[in-house]
Amino acid sequence: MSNLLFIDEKTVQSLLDIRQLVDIIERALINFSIKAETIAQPIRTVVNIPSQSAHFFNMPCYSQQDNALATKLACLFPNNYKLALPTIHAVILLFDCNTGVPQAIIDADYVTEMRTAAASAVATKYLVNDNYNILCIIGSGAQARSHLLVMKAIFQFSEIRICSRSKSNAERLAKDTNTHAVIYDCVQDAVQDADVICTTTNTVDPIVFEKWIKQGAHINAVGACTPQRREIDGELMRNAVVVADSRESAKNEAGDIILANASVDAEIGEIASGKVTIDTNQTTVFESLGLAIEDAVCARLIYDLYNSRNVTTS
Ligand SMILES: NC(=O)C1=CN([C@@H]2O[C@H](COP(=O)(O)OP(=O)(O)OC[C@H]3O[C@@H](n4cnc5c(N)ncnc54)[C@H](O)[C@@H]3O)[C@@H](O)[C@H]2O)C=CC1
Ligand SMILES: O=C([O-])C1=[NH+]CCC1
Repeated sequence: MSNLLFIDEKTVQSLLDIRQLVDIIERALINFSIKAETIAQPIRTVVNIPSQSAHFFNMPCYSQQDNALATKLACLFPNNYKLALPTIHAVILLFDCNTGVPQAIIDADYVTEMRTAAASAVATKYLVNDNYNILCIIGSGAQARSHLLVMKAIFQFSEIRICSRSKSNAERLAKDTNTHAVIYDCVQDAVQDADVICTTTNTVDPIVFEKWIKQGAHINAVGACTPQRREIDGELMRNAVVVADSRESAKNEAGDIILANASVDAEIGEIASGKVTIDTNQTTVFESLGLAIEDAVCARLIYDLYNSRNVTTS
C-alpha cells in the first residue's frame, strides 16, 4: 500500500470544476438508470446512533465504464450545529478496479456538498419550466451553500432568495457566496412564485406545502434522506410528478415518499437519457437521496486529476 494517497479537502476543491462536475454526475445518473448491468451498487447501510439522532452511512459502488471502485463513509450528526461543527463528515476510499489495491483516501465533505448540488442541477435542467426566473434556497448550511454556487454557475436566475430560520445566517451565506439575494425567514413568503426551490435542511417535519407554491414549480428536495424525515408535505408529494435519483433508495430511505405514501414517476437518469419525458408545466419534485455512484465517479476524477497535475508539475 506504499502508493496510497491522502487527498485533502483543499486539494479536492482546487481540482473540481463545477461544469465538469455537473457533466460527470449527469453521465453517472444516466448510466445508473439505463446501464444498471455495468454498475454494482447495493442499497447503503445506515448505522443509527440514537443518542445523537445521528447516522453513519456506508456507500459502496463499482462502475465498470467509470473505472471506479469506491466506498464513501459518511457521518450525519445533526446536533453538530451546537458545537459549530459541520453536520456531515465523509471520506471516500478508492480502489484499483483490476487489482483491488487501495489508491486513495479522499476527504469527501466538499465532494458530498458539490456532487449533491450537481445532481440537483441535472434534475433542474430537465424538469424546470422554460420561463424560469426565481430561485429559492431554503436552509443556510453546507448544502444551501453548494446549491447556491452550482445553481448560479449553471442557470441564469433574475432573482435569488435565501430563506433561513435565522436571517443573519442567510445574510452571511449571501455575503460569503457573493450573491445578491433577497433574505427571508418565512418559508411561505420565500417560496411564493418561485420557479426553482431547493430544500436543504435537517428538518424532521415538512416545511414546504402545496398551497404555498406556484403550479409548475420545480423542487429539489435534498435534506430528508432517512425514512423518518421529511421536508415536503404529503399532498404535494402525492400530486406532483416525483422524480428520484434511485427508485430503490426512494422506497427504502425517503421519508418524503414513504410517510406520504407517494410514488416515484421516474428516475432522473431515465429522463436525462431521453427514455422518459416529463411535461415541465407540471409541478415536479426531485427527491435526492444521494448515490454512491456519484461519489465513486468524483473519486476517480479527483484521483486522475491529482495524478496528472503532479506528473505535469514535477
Ligand atoms: N441528497 C443528498 O445527496 C444529500 C443530502 N444531505 C442532507 O442535507 C441536509 C442538510 O445538510 P447540510 O447542509 O450539510 O447540513 P447543515 O447543518 O450545514 O445545514 C442544515 C440547515 O438546515 C436548517 N434547518 C434545520 N432544521 C430546520 C427546520 N426545522 N426548518 C428550517 N431549517 C432548518 C439549519 O438551520 C441549517 O441551515 C441533511 O439533512 C443531509 O442529510 C446531505 C448530503 C447529501
Ligand atoms: O448521499 C450522501 O452522501 C448522504 N446522504 C445523506 C447524508 C449523506
